[in-house]
Amino acid sequence: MAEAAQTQKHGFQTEVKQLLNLMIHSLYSNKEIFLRELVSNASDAADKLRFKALSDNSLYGDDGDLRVRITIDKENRTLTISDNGIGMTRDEVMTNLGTIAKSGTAEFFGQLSGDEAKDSKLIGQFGVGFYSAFIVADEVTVRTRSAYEPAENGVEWNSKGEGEFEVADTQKSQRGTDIILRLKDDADEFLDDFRIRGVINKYSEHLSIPVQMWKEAVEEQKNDDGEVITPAQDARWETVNSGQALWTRDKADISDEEYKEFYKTVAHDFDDPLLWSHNKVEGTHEYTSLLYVPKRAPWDLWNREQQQGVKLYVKRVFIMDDAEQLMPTYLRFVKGLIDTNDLPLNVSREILQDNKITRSMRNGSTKKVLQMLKKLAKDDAEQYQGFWDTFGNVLKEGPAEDSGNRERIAELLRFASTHTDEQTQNVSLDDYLERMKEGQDKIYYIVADSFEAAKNNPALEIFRKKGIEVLLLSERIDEWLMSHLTEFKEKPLQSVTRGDLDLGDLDDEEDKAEQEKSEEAFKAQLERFEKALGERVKKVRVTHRLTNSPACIITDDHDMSTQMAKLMEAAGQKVPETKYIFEVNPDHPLVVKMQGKNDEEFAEWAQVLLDQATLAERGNLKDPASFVARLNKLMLNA
Ligand SMILES: Nc1ncnc2c1ncn2[C@@H]1O[C@H](COP(=O)(O)OP(=O)(O)OP(=O)(O)O)[C@@H](O)[C@H]1O
Repeated sequence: MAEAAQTQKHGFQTEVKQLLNLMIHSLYSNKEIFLRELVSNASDAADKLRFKALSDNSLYGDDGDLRVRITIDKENRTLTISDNGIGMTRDEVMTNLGTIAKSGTAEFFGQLSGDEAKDSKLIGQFGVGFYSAFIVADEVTVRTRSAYEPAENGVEWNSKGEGEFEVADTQKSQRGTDIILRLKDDADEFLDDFRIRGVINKYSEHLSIPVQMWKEAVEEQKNDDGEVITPAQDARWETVNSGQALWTRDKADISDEEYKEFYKTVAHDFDDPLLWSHNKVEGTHEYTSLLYVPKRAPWDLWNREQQQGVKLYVKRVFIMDDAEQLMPTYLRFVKGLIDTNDLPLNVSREILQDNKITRSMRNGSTKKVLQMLKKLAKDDAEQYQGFWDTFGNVLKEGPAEDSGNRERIAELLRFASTHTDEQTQNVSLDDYLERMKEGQDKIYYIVADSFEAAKNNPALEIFRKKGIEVLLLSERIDEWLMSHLTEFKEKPLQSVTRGDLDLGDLDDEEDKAEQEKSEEAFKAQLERFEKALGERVKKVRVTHRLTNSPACIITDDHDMSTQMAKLMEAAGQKVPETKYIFEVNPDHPLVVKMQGKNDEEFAEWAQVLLDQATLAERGNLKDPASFVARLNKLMLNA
C-alpha cells in the first residue's frame, strides 16, 4: 500500500453519528445485510461508469470488464469488496462518506426516542447503505480513485466509526473502489468463504454484474486406473452469482423468494415488498417493467421532491435513477425498474421529458400499479388496509395530478364515514354507492380539521336523521382531493357544508310543504337577524339541515371552502375573506326564546350564535375575546 499523504481528520456530521449508533444497535441480529449494501453500491458504481462511458469510451482505459471482487484475509481479519466502477474524487468522498446529503435528515433523526425497539423500526425507513459496514467492522478503510482522475489522485478514507474519519491522498493504479473491513471479534463468520458465497447467492444473485471470489488452484486427481476424475485448475477469480438480470428472465421461472430478494437489493429496503408486478410489454413500444409496492413508507415520503424509486434501463444498461418521467408523483412510493430497447443509450433527462416512448411506458406502468392495487383491495382487504394506512394520503394526490386515471384512483380511495362513525378509513366509494338510499343522487361528504370536528358538525344532523351516509374527511390533503374529485360513476360528490341543501327526492312532499311554511312564518325574524349581523354574513336563511343545533354557517356555491382557505393560508398565500351564509333553526328553543328579546339583546344573542356556528365550522374565531365577553354577559343576565 502506498504511503498515504496529507492526512486530514474530520468529524462526521451529527446525523451520521446518530445513524451509525442506531444501525449498530438495531441490526446486530441481521449482520449479513452489510454485504448486500456494499455489493449493491459497487454494482451502482459499475452502472454509473457504464453509462458515462457511452459518451466517452476512453473512461474504461484497458479495464472494460466490470465486476465486483470479494477477498477474505483470515490472517489480518479483513474482508475487502472491490469494484472497478466509477470511483470517487476527494470531494465526493468527503460528501458521500462523511455526511448524509439528503434534505430533512436532521428532522428525521429528531424523531428518535432513545427507545431501541422503536428506533430500530425507523432504520428500515431510512435505508442503511455504506455505513452498514460498521455493523461488522470496527475499522473501515476505503481506497478509491475516480475514473476521471489519474492514478496519483487516489483517496484513502479511514474510520473506526467513532465520530471521526481521516482522508488522505494516495496512489491507486486501478480505477474504482476497495472497501476494506477489519472485522469485529463477533463477526468471524464473514471470514468463511462458504458463508460469504451463501450471502452473495442470497442477495446478489440477479444483479447484472458478476460478483467474484478467489478460487485456489486445484490439482489434477486420478483414480487407480489412471483416469482423470478432477482436471487441474489454476487459481482464478470465479464468478459466484448468475449475473443475469432478474427481470430479463421468464416470469414462470422466478420464485417469490427471488423477487423479494431482488427487491431488497434495488430498493435498499430490508423488509419484503408488499406487492410486485413483472411485465413484458410488446407492441408499438417494447419494454419490461418490474414494479414493487413497499410495505413501509420511506422516511421522506412527504418530501415531494424526494427521489422516485423507478430506475431506467436501456437494453439492460442502467441509465438513471429516479427517472421522474416514468412514474407520476402520486405513485412515488413505487420502486423497481423499467428496461426498454426503444430509447437510445445516450438518452438524457431532457429527451425523456417530452417523448412518446416515455409517455407510453409511464401510462402503461401507472395502469399496472393501479391494477395491482385494485386486485389487492379485492383479494385481501386487510392487507389493502395496511397499504392504505401507509400510502393513502399520497394516493389522494392522484385525482388532481392524473385526470386520465381519476376514476381508477377513486376506486382505490378509502374514507371514514357516518356508516360506522369510526375514524378508520375503510369505506370505498363503491361501498357508499351500494348503500345509497332510494332517490339519493349525490355522494355527500364533509371536510373538517379533525375527525371529531367532521363527525360532530351540525350540518350532519339532517343526514343522520334521514339515515343518509356522509363521508367524514379530515386530512390536510382532503379539500384538495375533493376539489378534483367532483363525481364518481356519474354521481356528483357534494359537500354538506356548501350551497343550498337540496335533498332532491329524499325530501318528501310533506317535508317540503312544512319547510315553506316555517320559512314564511320566520320572515320577520330573519330580517332581525340580518339587521343584527349586518356585514358579518352574506345572507341569513332558514336551515333545513339542523335538527339539534340553533344555527350553522355554510359556504356559498362559488366561494372558497373553509378548508381550502386554511390550506392556502398555511402555505402563506393571501386569501380573500369569505362571508358565510348564516342558517338558523327556527324550532330550536334558543331561537324561539330570542323572539321575546328587545333589539339590543337580540343583537347580542345573534352575534353569539354566529360565533358558535363559526367555531363549529372553522375551529377558530377572528375575535375570540369579544365572543367570551358577550357570553359572560349573557351568563350573568341568565
Ligand atoms: N463502491 C462505490 N463506488 C463509488 N461510489 C460509492 C461507492 N459506495 C458508495 N458510494 C457513494 O457514496 C454514496 C453514499 O452511499 P450509501 O450507500 O450510504 O447511500 P446510497 O447508496 O446513496 O443510498 P441508500 O441509502 O439507498 O443505500 C453513494 O450514493 C455513492 O455516491
